[in-house]
Amino acid sequence: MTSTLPAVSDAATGAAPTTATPLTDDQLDALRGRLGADRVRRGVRLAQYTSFRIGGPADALYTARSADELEAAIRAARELGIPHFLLGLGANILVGDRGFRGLVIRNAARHFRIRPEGDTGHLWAESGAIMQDIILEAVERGWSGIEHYIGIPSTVGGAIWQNLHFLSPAPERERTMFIAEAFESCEILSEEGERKVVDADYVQFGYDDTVFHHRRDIVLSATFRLQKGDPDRLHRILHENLSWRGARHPWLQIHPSAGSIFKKIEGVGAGRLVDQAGLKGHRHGGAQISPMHANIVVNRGSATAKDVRELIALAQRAVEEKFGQRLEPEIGFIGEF
Ligand SMILES: NC(=O)C1=CN([C@@H]2O[C@H](COP(=O)(O)OP(=O)(O)OC[C@H]3O[C@@H](n4cnc5c(N)ncnc54)[C@H](OP(=O)(O)O)[C@@H]3O)[C@@H](O)[C@H]2O)C=CC1
Ligand SMILES: C=C(O[C@H]1[C@H](O)[C@@H](CO)O[C@H](OP(=O)(O)OP(=O)(O)OC[C@H]2O[C@@H](n3ccc(=O)[nH]c3=O)[C@H](O)[C@@H]2O)[C@@H]1NC(C)=O)C(=O)O
Repeated sequence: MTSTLPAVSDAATGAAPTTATPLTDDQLDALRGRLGADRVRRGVRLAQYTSFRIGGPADALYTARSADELEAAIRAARELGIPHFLLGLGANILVGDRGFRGLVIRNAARHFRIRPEGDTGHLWAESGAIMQDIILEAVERGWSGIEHYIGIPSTVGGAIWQNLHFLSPAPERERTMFIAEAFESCEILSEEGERKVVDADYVQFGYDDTVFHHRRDIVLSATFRLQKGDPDRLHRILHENLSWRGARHPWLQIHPSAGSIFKKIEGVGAGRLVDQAGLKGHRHGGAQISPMHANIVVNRGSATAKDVRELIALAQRAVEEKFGQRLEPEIGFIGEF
């Protein structure tokens, strides 16, 4: 199926207005003075850094390779008054075709280590560490607590920001497990510019929600509390969870996406509503409602951000007309569309 549609308004999907001011040469020079002349790159296409493989150029891009570099970059942008965006694995965002006006800070601060203390393992990781990397290392060393989240693309920072979750182990799968359950503390750069360690009370973990949705704090690193686990059981959970996802969700390597496109509707299922509206497999330009899961929009190779936004609006309209339910996008809309 294909469709042709007029452009949607920003109000339809919650995307930011498209009137930002480009970075000036003086601002670029100032950033280079603070972060290194060869470290701040101009006009880098963001598609390569998102799981959707969509997105225009950033005026400037800086890759932070440690928590200290991340702190320095955020401080520089704040002090110079330059609009900035912190990019994790780009797994939960749609970047506009015209890219981002300002500085994109790509979080590649990936150091981590595990400190054993009796039957407890304290896993400390910088916020750009990739969840899959720390999960595999923990399992390899017989530590349990984060194995449930295998297969979900995310940095540690993104995982805390959203309170990463997945179903409890098979066969019961009786409840949703949250990264909050393994969380010990995290170090942040606060909105006010203070670097400090905070606990779970500060983070206020909810469903798809933490304090970081409401305050401009940045997670620099996090510590998770792990327990000794039976290696065979840990490996079984990895295999079962990867199989569960593989059977239900399109594979990112083949069909790039940003995971669920609409927020959960408790007891109903956003995916079910889009499915029952008859849109499974529906194509709009290079974007498609996945034939495997109707709450996932996939890039069939040539999708633009415009295609995706129009498809989102089409699904919202169809579900509203048929079921009277308003679907809210789960993903963030970044930059100019
Ligand atoms: N359950 C699933 O199957 C899937 C889940 N996901 C979710 O998507 C997210 C992907 O993470 P990732 O690719 O790393 O993030 P992204 O690069 O997609 O960034 C998403 C948001 O995370 C926030 N963020 C990222 N890093 C930090 C940090 N260090 N400190 C504070 N906020 C941060 C930013 O919020 P802000 O702009 O407010 O600063 C940003 O807008 C995870 O939360 C994951 O749970 C994604 C795909 C599938
Ligand atoms: C993929 C993501 O998270 C996933 C997470 O991996 C899994 C496992 O915990 O549970 C949620 O999926 P989900 O498939 O249960 O969510 P929905 O899209 O709301 O679907 C609910 C239900 O609708 C039904 N459904 C789904 C798709 C479809 O095409 N047809 C259909 O009938 C299924 O029975 C499904 O179980 C998360 N999605 C949301 C929106 O909460 C993500 O956040 O990007």
